[in-house]
Amino acid sequence: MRFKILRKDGFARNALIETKRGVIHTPAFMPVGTNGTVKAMTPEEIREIGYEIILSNTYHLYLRPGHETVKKLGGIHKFINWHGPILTDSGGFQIYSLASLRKITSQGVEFRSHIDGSLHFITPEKAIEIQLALGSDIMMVLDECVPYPAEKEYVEKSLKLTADWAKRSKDYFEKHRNDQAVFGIIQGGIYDELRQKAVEEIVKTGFDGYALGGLSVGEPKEDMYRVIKNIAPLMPEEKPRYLMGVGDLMDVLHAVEHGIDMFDCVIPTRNARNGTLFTSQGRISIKRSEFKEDNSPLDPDCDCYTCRNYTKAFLRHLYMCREILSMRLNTIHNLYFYCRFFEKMRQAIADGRFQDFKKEWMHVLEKNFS
Ligand SMILES: CC(C)(C)OC(=O)NCc1c[nH]c2nc(N)[nH]c(=O)c12
Ligand SMILES: [Zn+2]
Repeated sequence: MRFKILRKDGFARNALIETKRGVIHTPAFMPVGTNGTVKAMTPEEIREIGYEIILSNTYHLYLRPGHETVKKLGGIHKFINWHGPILTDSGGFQIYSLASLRKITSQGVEFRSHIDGSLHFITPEKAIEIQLALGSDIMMVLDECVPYPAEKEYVEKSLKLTADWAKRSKDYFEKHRNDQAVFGIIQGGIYDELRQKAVEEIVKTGFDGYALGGLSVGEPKEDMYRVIKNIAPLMPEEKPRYLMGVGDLMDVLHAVEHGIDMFDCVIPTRNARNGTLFTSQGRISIKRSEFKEDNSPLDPDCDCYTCRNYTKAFLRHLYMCREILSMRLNTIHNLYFYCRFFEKMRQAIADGRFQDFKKEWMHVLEKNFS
């Protein structure tokens, strides 16, 4: 994997991540395709909207259909019919949030599947073995995603484990190295000095990119913003910086301003399915009765398939009927909105006017159209 910085505007930067399956223009957003699908979308639609990389989850694919099965069937790209870059998350977060967690030992994590209750044990090595079998382009080490709130001493102990696991994940990868990339994950809760130590530890092991984990887990916004502001610039400048699980476009603006390159979040897809749509006039809840006879497009400034062909009244009708088409049309629009936002943000950085872009969008994004 190669990472080339094209333009800087303060700490914000445009860059290219070159993988064997294609180039990613950063700052980049990765739609979440947990079970190998970005819910309600075909891979062609995702590509057509303009996305270059999607995220999938090791935890889910390991449990179902199984990483050996995916490998036997030709690997994840063939299996899900997405031939661009795929980043797989290691399961660190999913095990804590989905599985009925049994216990964390220094060896690894024992847990019961949220699907059938079967017992599993994942080690840092196993997490990489699974991702190697899947054939993802960017792999994540196994980390302990520290919940919020967490006492400082708990976080400190957890950091030692996460640093040890990062080393074990990397050592295992070095023994089975191929052209896949592997990213380290920096935890440390809301404690800046612990985060700083984590950066030093993880960078010492050495990775193709570095992620900030354990944020947007319920901590106050100002803590998340402070950690991003203080820690992102300490992460190696010449490698991709990935803020996991984020996010809300106001948070994205703050993170890009401090040098973050990659994002993943379920907001555009999950909110679409719940009828919350992002428009240039602010957020819209399509189920509101005021749209019952509204013959106007969802967003007059949007030229996505949904906005070109349907009215708010019909989108509301589909939502009220819980029609499958409602999920599809809403998802198309929200993903299109996110993709255009990132395109405009990259253009603003290229033109050296990121601060103007941020100011211009901050008041749009905090506005609720209704
Ligand atoms: C609650 C939400 C999902 C919004 O954010 C987070 O949990 N953010 C943290 C996060 C997301 N994905 C991760 N993967 C891994 N390996 N580790 C992590 O800490 C995280
Ligand atoms: Zn649209």
